[in-house]
Formats: sequence, C-alpha cells, structure tokens
Amino acid sequence: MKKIILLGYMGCGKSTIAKTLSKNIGIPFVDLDEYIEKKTNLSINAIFDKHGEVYFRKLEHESFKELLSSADRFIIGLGGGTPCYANNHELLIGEDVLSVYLKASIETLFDRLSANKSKRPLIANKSDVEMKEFIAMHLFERSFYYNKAQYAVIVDDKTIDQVVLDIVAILA
Ligand SMILES: Nc1ncnc2c1ncn2[C@@H]1O[C@H](COP(=O)(O)OP(=O)(O)O)[C@@H](O)[C@H]1O
Ligand SMILES: O=C(O)C1=C[C@@H](OP(=O)(O)O)[C@@H](O)[C@H](O)C1
Ligand SMILES: [Mg+2]
Repeated sequence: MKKIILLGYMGCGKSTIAKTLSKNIGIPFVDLDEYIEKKTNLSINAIFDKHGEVYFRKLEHESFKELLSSADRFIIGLGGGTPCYANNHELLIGEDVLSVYLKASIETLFDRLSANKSKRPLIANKSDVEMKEFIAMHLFERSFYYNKAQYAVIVDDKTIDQVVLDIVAILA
C-alpha cells in the first residue's frame, strides 16, 4: 500500500492538506512534526532551543524512516526541511510512496507565514523585510529537493478543498 507524502516549504499547507485529505479519502494521516513532538514530549521550538537544529534533523530523519517502515497505509505531512537533509529526498521516489510537492509562490508563503511564524523557529524572530528575503533565498536553495517529488500541485489562489481535489485526481 503506497503512502502519500506531502512536502513543500513552510506554510505551503502540508499539515492542513494532510488532515483534510485524510477526511476526504478516509486514510489516516500523520504530521511528522507532531509525531516528533509526541515522541520527545517537546515542542519543535523547544527541540531547536534545547538541542539545536542538527539534533532535530537527526530525529526528523529517524522518524521519517520509522513511519515509512510501517506496513500501514497513511498520509504523511512532512516538515518543510525534511526532504533537504540526510538524503531524505531519496525516500520520496520509492515504489511504496506517492510524493506530492505543494508548490507555493514566495508571495503566498509570505502571506501565510507572516501570520503563523511563532511556532517556526527558523523564522520566528524575523521582521517582515527579513522574512521576505529569507523565504526567497531559502525556497531557491530547497527547490532542488522539492522537485524530486513524483507530483507537484500548485497551491497559489486555491482553497484547501481545491488543493485536496487536485491530489485526489492524482490518486485516481
Ligand atoms: N489552500 C489554502 N488556502 C488558504 N490558507 C491555507 C491553505 N492551506 C493552508 N493554509 C493556511 O496556511 C497556514 C500554514 O498552513 P500549514 O498547514 O501549517 O502549512 P505547513 O504545514 O506546510 O507549514 C495555516 O494558517 C493554514 O490554515
Ligand atoms: O522548513 C523547515 O526547516 C521546518 C519546517 C517546520 O514544519 P512546517 O513546514 O510544517 O512549518 C518544522 O519542521 C521546523 O520548524 C523546520
Ligand atoms: Mg506543518
């Protein structure tokens, strides 16, 4: 049974779409960040604060592999950085997965993230001007990894339900 993997930059909608897609197609979902938070009993912010990003990336890699090794079918909403570390991008193209890049423009990401940055340690302390520059540079660096996904869905100007329908069409 193929696992459905949603990936893309912070704010593209992975966690939201995973949850709504799950309801729509009746397959459970796991949000990788939530899985890590439950496993460690720490928030993502606390993991970055106490142990640093390198430790988080190790946990993220181990947790992603753990989820992939399970026999069950489910949807996995990755963290924005997951495909970009520890060769995790190689896990996006296996026969037992269906990976979808939720592709958003810098403007869409900026609009969504400026209202939702406190739980995201990489951007939590940035001003609007710094954040726009950061997103532009970071998205450019990360696109190489995101483009390893088997499918891409553009999310700009689409409602959550429209994005879910685009993914359902890929699954059909
Ligand atoms: N298609 C969409 N249209 C409008 N807002 C969206 C859409 N998808 C997600 N959002 C909003 O964008 C923000 C970031 O979504 P989230 O699912 O946390 O992204 P990610 O997990 O990729 O970082 C949330 O406030 C969410 O409600
Ligand atoms: O892009 C990243 O490196 C990160 C994205 C976050 O997930 P979301 O993409 O769900 O915000 C979370 O994993 C952590 O803050 C690091
Ligand atoms: Mg998320």
